Amino acid sequence: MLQLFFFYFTFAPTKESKDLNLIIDIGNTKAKIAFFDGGEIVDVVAESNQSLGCLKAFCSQYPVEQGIVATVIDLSEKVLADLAALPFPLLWLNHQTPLPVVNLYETPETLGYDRMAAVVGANEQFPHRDILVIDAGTCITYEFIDSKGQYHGGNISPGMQMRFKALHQFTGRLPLVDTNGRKLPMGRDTETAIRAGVMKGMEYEISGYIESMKHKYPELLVFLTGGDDFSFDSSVKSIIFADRFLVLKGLNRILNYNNGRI
Ligand SMILES: Nc1ncnc2c1ncn2[C@@H]1O[C@H](COP(=O)(O)OP(=O)(O)O)[C@@H](O)[C@H]1O
Ligand SMILES: CC(C)(COP(=O)(O)O)[C@@H](O)C(=O)NCCC(=O)O
Ligand SMILES: [K+]
Repeated sequence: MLQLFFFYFTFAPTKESKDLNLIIDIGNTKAKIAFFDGGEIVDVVAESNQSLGCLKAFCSQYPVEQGIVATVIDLSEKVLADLAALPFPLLWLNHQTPLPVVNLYETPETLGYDRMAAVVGANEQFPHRDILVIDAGTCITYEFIDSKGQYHGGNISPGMQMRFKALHQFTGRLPLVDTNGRKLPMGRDTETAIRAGVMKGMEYEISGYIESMKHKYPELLVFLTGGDDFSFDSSVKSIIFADRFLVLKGLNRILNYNNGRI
């Protein structure tokens, strides 16, 4: 079983004198807010993407030098005002932001910034490798970056909660099921049929991408990030790096890459 646990932690900054980077990743389900000291994550929290409620209190705990915001949703006036009031420079990631990788997406202006950040985070860890990055959040996104640091694009499919909700919403008889409960390889009642259908479907989808990309790029590495948990066969599991913080790490790298340009 490969499990990605959703735990968030706190530990003291290593060097008290050094100011930190504030990293904000606003997704369709959750906002993730983190502090980085150099390349190291110091503290991270998941917040409502509608309010970023803890932002001010969280920021008052650390000396912050600069920040970056990447959002895939439109923000409320309140959140925009709270961000504008932060007492340090803030880089808003957009399609014109200089990046440490080459972006071959044909419509960079419509690309989700979380997707680009995940790729930048993976490429930082293995700059000369072909990498498939899978982000299982509200949606599941599949990204490919090659060993020359060129991002080729990728695919978007529905995430786990979206699949459960869709089966309920677009039918007359299917209940809203979630991941908690009896898990069978093949369902024996409506509930187990839906649970296995959604969860096995995602696992087969992810495994299928890995196998077909691995066929084309034999040296392929795979990163898995995002909020959802999965289990895989050991053959697939052995080549997956699970990194809960890949998007945040990528945003931190983009911020450092643009140091002085904000
Ligand atoms: N605090 C949490 N505890 C457990 N699971 C969570 C938590 N927050 C999010 N998740 C799970 O992660 C998914 C969203 O993850 P995330 O990667 O943050 O999405 P997004 O980037 O689209 O906002 C949800 O579908 C949910 O299943
Ligand atoms: C695909 C996404 C909805 C994924 O969002 P998430 O699951 O991380 O909340 C987001 O990256 C997005 O809105 N992208 C815009 C379309 C594109 O990337 O081409
Ligand atoms: K995603």
